[in-house]
Amino acid sequence: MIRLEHVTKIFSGAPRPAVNQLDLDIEAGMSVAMIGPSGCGKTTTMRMVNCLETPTSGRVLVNGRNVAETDPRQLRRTIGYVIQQVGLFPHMTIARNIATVPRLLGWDKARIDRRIDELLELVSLDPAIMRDRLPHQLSGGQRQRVGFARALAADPDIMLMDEPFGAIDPITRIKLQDEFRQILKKVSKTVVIVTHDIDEAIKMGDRIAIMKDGELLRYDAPDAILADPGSDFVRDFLGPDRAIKRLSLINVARIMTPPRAMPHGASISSEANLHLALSSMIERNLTGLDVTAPDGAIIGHLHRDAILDCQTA
Ligand SMILES: Nc1ncnc2c1ncn2[C@@H]1O[C@H](COP(=O)(O)OP(=O)(O)OP(=O)(O)O)[C@@H](O)[C@H]1O
Repeated sequence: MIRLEHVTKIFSGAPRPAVNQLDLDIEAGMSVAMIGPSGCGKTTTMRMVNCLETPTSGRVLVNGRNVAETDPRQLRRTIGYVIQQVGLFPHMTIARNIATVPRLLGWDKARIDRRIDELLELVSLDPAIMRDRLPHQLSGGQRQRVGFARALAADPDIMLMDEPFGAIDPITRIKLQDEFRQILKKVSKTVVIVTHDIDEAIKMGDRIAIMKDGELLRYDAPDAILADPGSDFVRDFLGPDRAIKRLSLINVARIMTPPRAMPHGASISSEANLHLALSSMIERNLTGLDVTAPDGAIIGHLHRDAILDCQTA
C-alpha cells in the first residue's frame, strides 16, 4: 500500500508549494486516478512515490517503508512506471526493452525469454512478430502496450501511470483503457494513474483523487463523487453531464429483467454499461433492448425506464 503523510513539496524559487500538506492512503490492490487542473501537483505527487522527487516535509510510505530510507534504485525495481511518451530505448529491440528490469535483477535467459512472450501475449502483441522489432517500427498504441508490458516485467506490486494514454488517438485510447484495466485487475496491482480526462478517471479509478493548487480536494469512489460533488469546483470539473457519466459505471446485467416473450430484435451485451445502452436506444429510437450473454444467447431485457429510474436510485 501507499501512504502519504502531510507531504509538502516546495521547488526552489517557487511562489507556492507544488504539493501542500497532502494526506493520501491507497490500499493494496486499489486503483486511484489523480486528476485536477494543470499544475495542481499530480505528477509531483506521483514522482515522490518512486523517489524521483523528495518531499520538502512529510513522509511517503510504500508497503510500510519510508521511501526516504530506501535505496531509490531498489525501490524503482518494485514499482512499474508508465509515462505518456513511453520512453522505450530506441536502439533496443522490443524483447530487450521488456527485459530491462529482469536483466537488472539477474534473471536467467530462459526465464526472461518466457516472461517476454508471456507479457507480449498479455498485451495482445504477437511475440513472433514483435520480439525483434525496434520501437520506431511500432504504432503509438503498440509502443504504449510495450511500455506497459515493460513496467509489468518484474511483477511489481505497484504501477504508476502518468498520462499513459495522453498521446493516443481516441479510439485506441478507449481500447487500451479497457484492456489495461482488465489486466491490472487480473494481476491485482496497486495503481496510481494521473490523467486530465475525467471519463478516464471514472473508468480507471476505484477511487478518484481530485487535486487543486497542490491540495487534495476530494478522494472518493467515482459514483460517490458523481452523485454528490460536494463543492462548486468539483461540480464544474465533472461537467454538466454528470448524470450521464454515472450511467457508465453501471452494467446492463445489474438492472436487466428476464427476457420478454417477444424479443426486441436489437440487443446489447450484459457486460455493456448503461451509458452505451441508452445511447444505442436513442440512436435506434427504441424503448428497450434484448440483453445477450457472450455466446449471443438472450438472457434478459432492458427497458429505457429502468435506466432513467437508476438515476434517482
Ligand atoms: N522540477 C521542477 N522545478 C520547479 N517547479 C516544478 C518542477 N516540477 C514541477 N514544478 C511546478 O510544480 C507545480 C506542479 O507541477 P506538476 O507537474 O506536479 O503538476 P501537474 O498537476 O502534474 O500538471 P500537468 O497536468 O500540467 O502535468 C507546477 O507549478 C510546476 O510548474
